[in-house]
Amino acid sequence: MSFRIQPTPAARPNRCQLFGPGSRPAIFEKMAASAADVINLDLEDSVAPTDKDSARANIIQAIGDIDWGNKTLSVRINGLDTPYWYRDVVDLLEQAGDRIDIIMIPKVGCAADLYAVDALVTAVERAKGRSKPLGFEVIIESAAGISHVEEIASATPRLQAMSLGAADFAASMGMATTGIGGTQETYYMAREGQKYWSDPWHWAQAAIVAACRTHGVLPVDGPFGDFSDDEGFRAQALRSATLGMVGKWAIHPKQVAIANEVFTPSDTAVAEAREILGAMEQAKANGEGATVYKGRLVDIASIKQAEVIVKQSEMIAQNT
Ligand SMILES: CC(C)(COP(=O)(O)OP(=O)(O)OC[C@H]1O[C@@H](n2cnc3c(N)ncnc32)[C@H](O)[C@@H]1OP(=O)(O)O)[C@@H](O)C(=O)NCCC(=O)NCCSC(=O)C[C@H](O)C(=O)O
Ligand SMILES: [Mg+2]
Repeated sequence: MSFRIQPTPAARPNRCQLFGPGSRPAIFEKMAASAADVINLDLEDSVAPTDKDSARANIIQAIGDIDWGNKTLSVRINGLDTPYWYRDVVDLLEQAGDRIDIIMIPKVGCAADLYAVDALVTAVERAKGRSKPLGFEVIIESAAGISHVEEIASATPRLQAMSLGAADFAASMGMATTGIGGTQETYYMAREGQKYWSDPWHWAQAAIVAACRTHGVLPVDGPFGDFSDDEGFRAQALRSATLGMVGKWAIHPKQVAIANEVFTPSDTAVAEAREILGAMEQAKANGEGATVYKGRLVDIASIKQAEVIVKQSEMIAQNT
C-alpha cells in the first residue's frame, strides 16, 4: 500500500439511479415508490429548452411535496455551456429546502468546472444558512472529461459519485454508433470466420473506476438505452460490477430490479467471501500468509477482496 491510504467513498447504497424528466411530473410519485436507491430528477437533456423553467418549478415543488423516503435525491442540472445552469443551482438551493441531497453536473470536462459550481453553491448555502452541505455527482461524457478524469475525481470534497454517460461520450469521441451503452454490432474481432464481440465502453469505465477509487468517489455505470433488452442490460451491469462499479442508471422502471440484483452481492458470493476470511484466519493462526481454498490460492490480498464483498453486502443491508 502506498503511504497515501485509499479513501472510503460515501457509505450509501447506489445500486440503481432512476431517471425521470422534470417536465413529466406525473411519474415523480412512481419514481419515489420505486426500489431505486437514488432518484435523478432531470433538468438537462430529457427536458426541451422551452420546458426548462416549468421543469425546474415542477422539481422544486415535488422535492417538498413528495415523500422520497430514505432515497438519495439528486437533480441533474444543465451543463455549464448553457444559460440555464446558474438558475438551476440558485433556485434549487434557495427554494427546494434541505431534502435535496445532491446535484448531478453533466458533461464535466475539467476540475475548474466543479470549482465554478462549488463557488456558486457555497455562496448560496452561506447566504441561506443551509444546514446540510449539498453533494455533487458528475457525468463523464466527453473526450475532455475522460482525459481529465482524475483531476475531476479530486476536484471537491462535495463529489460523491461519477457516472459514465455513454450517449454523449460516444458523440464527443466521434464513435460510429447511435447505441446508448451495451454491445455494438461493429466492435468485434474476427477469427476463423467467427465474430467475437468486444466492449467499447470498457476502457472508459476502467479509467473512471481507477480515478474514483483513488479519490473516494462512487463509480457508476450510466444509461442503457434499449429498455426492451433485459439481457443486454444485465450483461452490461454485470461487466460494470465486475470492474468495480457500484451501480447503474435506469432510464425505465423495468431496469431497476435488474440493477438492484446485479449490484447486491449474492448470498453465494457473500458466503464464499466469509469462507475465505475464515480460511485466512485459520492460516494466520497456523503462522501462514497463504492457504488453499477450494483448490485455489488465497492469501492476504484475498482477505481484502473478500472484505469488499462482505462490507458492500452489510452496508446495503443496513441502509435499505
Ligand atoms: C423512456 C420513457 C420515455 C418511457 O416512458 P413510457 O412510454 O411512459 O413507458 P411505459 O409506458 O413503458 O411506462 C410503464 C409505466 O412506468 C411509468 N414510467 C415510465 N417511465 C418512468 C420513470 N422514469 N420512472 C418511473 N415510472 C416511469 C409509466 O408512467 C407507466 O406507468 P403506469 O401507466 O402506471 O403503468 C420514460 O421511461 C422516461 O422518460 N425515462 C427517463 C428518460 C430520462 O430521464 N433520460 C435522461 C437520462 S439518460 C441521458 O440523459 C443520457 C446520458 O446523459 C448520456 O449522455 O449517456
Ligand atoms: Mg448525456
